[in-house]
Amino acid sequence: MPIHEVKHPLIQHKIGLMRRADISTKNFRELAQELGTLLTYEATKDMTLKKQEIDGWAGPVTVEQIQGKKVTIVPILRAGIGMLDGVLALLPAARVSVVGQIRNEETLEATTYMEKLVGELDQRMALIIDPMLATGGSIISTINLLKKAGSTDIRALILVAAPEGVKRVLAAHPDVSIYTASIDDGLNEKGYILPGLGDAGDKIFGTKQKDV
Ligand SMILES: O=P(O)(O)OC[C@H]1O[C@H](OP(=O)(O)OP(=O)(O)O)[C@H](O)[C@@H]1O
Ligand SMILES: O=c1cc[nH]c(=O)[nH]1
Ligand SMILES: [Mg+2]
Repeated sequence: MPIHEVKHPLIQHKIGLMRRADISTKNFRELAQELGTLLTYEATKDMTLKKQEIDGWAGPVTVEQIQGKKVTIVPILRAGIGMLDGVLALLPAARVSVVGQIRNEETLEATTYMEKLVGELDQRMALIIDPMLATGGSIISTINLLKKAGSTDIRALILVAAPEGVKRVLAAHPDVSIYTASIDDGLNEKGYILPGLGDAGDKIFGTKQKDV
Protein backbone atom coordinates (compact mmCIF):
# COMPACT_ATOMS: atom_id res chain seq x y z
CA MET A 1 0.00 0.00 0.00
CA PRO A 2 1.54 3.36 -1.00
CA ILE A 3 0.12 5.43 1.92
CA HIS A 4 0.83 4.37 5.52
CA GLU A 5 -0.67 6.39 8.38
CA VAL A 6 1.35 4.91 11.23
CA LYS A 7 -0.84 4.43 14.29
CA HIS A 8 1.88 3.39 16.78
CA PRO A 9 1.05 4.97 20.18
CA LEU A 10 4.47 6.67 20.45
CA ILE A 11 3.97 8.31 17.07
CA GLN A 12 0.43 9.42 17.86
CA HIS A 13 1.46 10.79 21.27
CA LYS A 14 4.38 12.76 19.86
CA ILE A 15 2.48 14.25 16.91
CA GLY A 16 -0.22 15.27 19.40
CA LEU A 17 2.39 17.16 21.44
CA MET A 18 3.60 18.95 18.30
CA ARG A 19 0.16 20.44 17.70
CA ARG A 20 0.19 22.59 20.86
CA ALA A 21 0.04 26.29 19.95
CA ASP A 22 2.47 27.18 22.76
CA ILE A 23 5.16 24.59 21.91
CA SER A 24 8.74 25.83 22.25
CA THR A 25 11.26 25.73 19.41
CA LYS A 26 13.29 23.23 21.46
CA ASN A 27 10.40 20.82 21.95
CA PHE A 28 9.20 21.13 18.34
CA ARG A 29 12.71 20.30 17.12
CA GLU A 30 13.15 17.35 19.47
CA LEU A 31 9.80 15.84 18.52
CA ALA A 32 10.48 16.28 14.77
CA GLN A 33 13.73 14.31 15.17
CA GLU A 34 12.10 11.61 17.32
CA LEU A 35 9.30 11.16 14.80
CA GLY A 36 11.93 11.00 12.05
CA THR A 37 13.45 8.02 13.87
CA LEU A 38 10.13 6.26 14.45
CA LEU A 39 8.96 6.72 10.85
CA THR A 40 12.32 5.39 9.61
CA TYR A 41 11.81 2.24 11.69
CA GLU A 42 8.43 1.73 10.01
CA ALA A 43 9.53 2.61 6.47
CA THR A 44 12.48 0.20 6.47
CA LYS A 45 10.76 -2.88 7.84
CA ASP A 46 10.85 -4.67 4.48
CA MET A 47 14.65 -4.42 4.12
CA THR A 48 16.08 -7.80 3.13
CA LEU A 49 18.15 -9.80 5.60
CA LYS A 50 20.82 -12.33 4.74
CA LYS A 51 22.17 -15.04 7.03
CA GLN A 52 25.87 -14.76 7.77
CA GLU A 53 28.21 -16.79 10.00
CA ILE A 54 30.42 -14.72 12.28
CA ASP A 55 32.80 -15.39 15.18
CA GLY A 56 30.74 -14.98 18.32
CA TRP A 57 32.00 -14.89 21.90
CA ALA A 58 31.38 -18.66 22.27
CA GLY A 59 32.27 -19.73 18.72
CA PRO A 60 30.64 -19.45 15.31
CA VAL A 61 27.15 -18.00 15.29
CA THR A 62 24.72 -17.34 12.45
CA VAL A 63 23.33 -13.81 12.45
CA GLU A 64 21.13 -11.88 10.07
CA GLN A 65 22.41 -8.71 8.42
CA ILE A 66 20.76 -6.23 6.07
CA GLN A 67 21.66 -7.17 2.53
CA GLY A 68 22.88 -4.97 -0.22
CA LYS A 69 20.58 -2.03 -0.53
CA LYS A 70 22.17 1.33 0.06
CA VAL A 71 20.20 4.31 1.28
CA THR A 72 20.10 7.99 0.54
CA ILE A 73 18.18 10.32 2.81
CA VAL A 74 16.68 13.28 0.93
CA PRO A 75 15.82 16.21 3.20
CA ILE A 76 13.73 18.87 1.46
CA LEU A 77 15.14 22.23 2.60
CA ARG A 78 14.54 23.83 4.91
CA ALA A 79 12.13 21.99 7.13
CA GLY A 80 13.33 18.47 6.19
CA ILE A 81 16.60 19.20 8.00
CA GLY A 82 14.54 19.13 11.18
CA MET A 83 14.10 15.35 10.82
CA LEU A 84 17.56 14.48 9.47
CA ASP A 85 19.41 13.59 12.69
CA GLY A 86 16.47 11.43 13.75
CA VAL A 87 16.69 9.40 10.53
CA LEU A 88 20.50 9.18 10.72
CA ALA A 89 20.15 7.77 14.25
CA LEU A 90 18.93 4.51 12.65
CA LEU A 91 20.79 4.77 9.32
CA PRO A 92 24.14 6.30 10.32
CA ALA A 93 25.93 5.26 7.13
CA ALA A 94 23.31 6.65 4.74
CA ARG A 95 24.36 9.25 2.17
CA VAL A 96 22.43 12.50 2.14
CA SER A 97 21.01 14.10 -1.03
CA VAL A 98 19.90 17.66 -0.37
CA VAL A 99 17.04 19.20 -2.34
CA GLY A 100 15.84 22.78 -1.82
CA GLN A 101 12.20 23.53 -2.63
CA ILE A 102 10.44 26.76 -1.79
CA ARG A 103 6.70 27.15 -2.05
CA ASN A 104 5.38 30.42 -3.41
CA GLU A 105 2.87 31.44 -0.76
CA GLU A 106 0.58 33.07 -3.37
CA THR A 107 0.50 30.48 -6.15
CA LEU A 108 1.49 27.52 -3.89
CA GLU A 109 3.82 26.36 -6.70
CA ALA A 110 7.13 24.81 -5.62
CA THR A 111 10.42 25.97 -7.12
CA THR A 112 13.65 23.95 -6.87
CA TYR A 113 16.56 26.13 -5.71
CA MET A 114 19.09 23.46 -4.82
CA GLU A 115 19.83 19.93 -5.97
CA LYS A 116 22.87 18.06 -4.67
CA LEU A 117 22.26 14.34 -5.16
CA VAL A 118 24.60 11.47 -4.26
CA GLY A 119 25.68 8.89 -6.84
CA GLU A 120 24.37 5.38 -7.59
CA LEU A 121 20.78 6.41 -7.02
CA ASP A 122 19.60 3.40 -9.04
CA GLN A 123 21.02 1.17 -6.27
CA ARG A 124 19.67 3.11 -3.31
CA MET A 125 16.48 3.35 -1.38
CA ALA A 126 15.64 7.08 -1.32
CA LEU A 127 14.00 8.32 1.88
CA ILE A 128 12.57 11.80 1.30
CA ILE A 129 12.01 13.68 4.56
CA ASP A 130 9.78 16.71 5.04
CA PRO A 131 7.52 17.46 8.01
CA MET A 132 4.67 18.72 5.78
CA LEU A 133 2.95 17.46 2.63
CA ALA A 134 0.34 20.09 1.78
CA THR A 135 -0.56 20.52 -1.93
CA GLY A 136 2.11 17.93 -2.76
CA GLY A 137 3.97 20.26 -5.13
CA SER A 138 7.30 20.20 -3.26
CA ILE A 139 7.45 16.45 -2.97
CA ILE A 140 6.30 15.80 -6.55
CA SER A 141 9.05 18.07 -7.82
CA THR A 142 11.56 16.22 -5.60
CA ILE A 143 10.39 12.78 -6.80
CA ASN A 144 10.62 13.97 -10.43
CA LEU A 145 14.27 14.94 -10.04
CA LEU A 146 15.15 11.76 -8.11
CA LYS A 147 13.59 9.59 -10.82
CA LYS A 148 15.39 11.56 -13.53
CA ALA A 149 18.65 10.77 -11.70
CA GLY A 150 17.88 7.03 -11.55
CA SER A 151 15.91 6.36 -8.34
CA THR A 152 13.45 3.49 -8.48
CA ASP A 153 12.76 2.85 -4.78
CA ILE A 154 11.41 6.09 -3.29
CA ARG A 155 9.71 6.46 0.09
CA ALA A 156 8.65 9.63 1.88
CA LEU A 157 8.59 10.26 5.64
CA ILE A 158 6.13 13.03 6.46
CA LEU A 159 4.90 14.20 9.86
CA VAL A 160 1.55 15.60 8.69
CA ALA A 161 -0.06 15.17 5.27
CA ALA A 162 -3.15 16.74 3.67
CA PRO A 163 -5.47 14.32 1.84
CA GLU A 164 -5.49 16.57 -1.27
CA GLY A 165 -1.70 16.42 -1.48
CA VAL A 166 -1.49 12.67 -0.86
CA LYS A 167 -4.00 12.11 -3.69
CA ARG A 168 -1.99 14.30 -6.05
CA VAL A 169 1.33 12.63 -5.21
CA LEU A 170 -0.03 9.12 -5.60
CA ALA A 171 -1.74 10.01 -8.90
CA ALA A 172 1.58 11.31 -10.26
CA HIS A 173 3.77 8.65 -8.63
CA PRO A 174 1.76 5.53 -7.64
CA ASP A 175 5.00 3.60 -7.02
CA VAL A 176 6.12 5.88 -4.17
CA SER A 177 5.30 4.93 -0.56
CA ILE A 178 4.36 7.63 1.94
CA TYR A 179 4.75 7.08 5.69
CA THR A 180 3.06 9.69 7.85
CA ALA A 181 2.05 10.24 11.47
CA SER A 182 -1.23 11.79 10.36
CA ILE A 183 -3.44 12.39 7.36
CA ASP A 184 -5.18 15.56 8.51
CA ASP A 185 -8.51 17.12 7.52
CA GLY A 186 -7.40 19.28 4.59
CA LEU A 187 -5.95 22.60 3.46
CA ASN A 188 -7.12 26.08 4.39
CA GLU A 189 -7.47 28.88 1.80
CA LYS A 190 -3.77 29.71 2.17
CA GLY A 191 -2.63 26.14 1.55
CA TYR A 192 -1.85 25.33 5.18
CA ILE A 193 -2.82 21.98 6.66
CA LEU A 194 -5.64 21.84 9.23
CA PRO A 195 -5.38 21.07 12.06
CA GLY A 196 -1.72 20.73 11.03
CA LEU A 197 1.33 22.08 12.81
CA GLY A 198 1.46 25.62 11.42
CA ASP A 199 4.60 26.57 9.52
CA ALA A 200 7.04 23.76 10.29
CA GLY A 201 10.08 25.49 8.76
CA ASP A 202 9.51 28.62 10.83
CA LYS A 203 9.00 26.55 14.01
CA ILE A 204 12.16 24.48 13.47
CA PHE A 205 14.39 27.40 12.57
CA GLY A 206 12.83 30.00 14.87
CA THR A 207 12.07 32.41 12.03
CA LYS A 208 9.03 34.64 12.15
CA GLN A 209 5.79 32.74 12.56
CA LYS A 210 3.39 33.63 9.78
CA ASP A 211 -0.30 34.15 10.46
CA VAL A 212 -1.56 31.00 8.78
O1 LIG B 1 3.09 20.27 -0.32
P1 LIG B 1 3.41 21.71 -0.58
O2 LIG B 1 2.18 22.53 -0.88
O3 LIG B 1 4.47 21.90 -1.59
O4 LIG B 1 3.90 22.34 0.81
C1 LIG B 1 4.76 21.68 1.68
C2 LIG B 1 6.11 22.33 1.69
O5 LIG B 1 6.02 23.65 2.27
C3 LIG B 1 6.94 23.74 3.35
O6 LIG B 1 8.16 24.26 2.94
P2 LIG B 1 8.37 25.81 2.58
O7 LIG B 1 8.20 26.03 1.10
O8 LIG B 1 7.54 26.65 3.48
O9 LIG B 1 9.90 26.00 2.85
P3 LIG B 1 10.73 25.95 4.21
O10 LIG B 1 10.91 24.49 4.54
O11 LIG B 1 11.98 26.62 3.85
O12 LIG B 1 9.96 26.66 5.28
C4 LIG B 1 7.09 22.31 3.82
O13 LIG B 1 8.23 22.07 4.60
C5 LIG B 1 7.06 21.54 2.54
O14 LIG B 1 8.33 21.45 1.91
O1 LIG C 1 0.63 23.49 6.80
C1 LIG C 1 1.69 23.74 6.22
C2 LIG C 1 1.78 23.78 4.80
C3 LIG C 1 2.98 24.03 4.21
N1 LIG C 1 4.07 24.25 4.99
C4 LIG C 1 4.02 24.20 6.34
O2 LIG C 1 5.04 24.39 7.02
N2 LIG C 1 2.83 23.95 6.92
MG1 LIG D 1 7.98 27.04 5.63
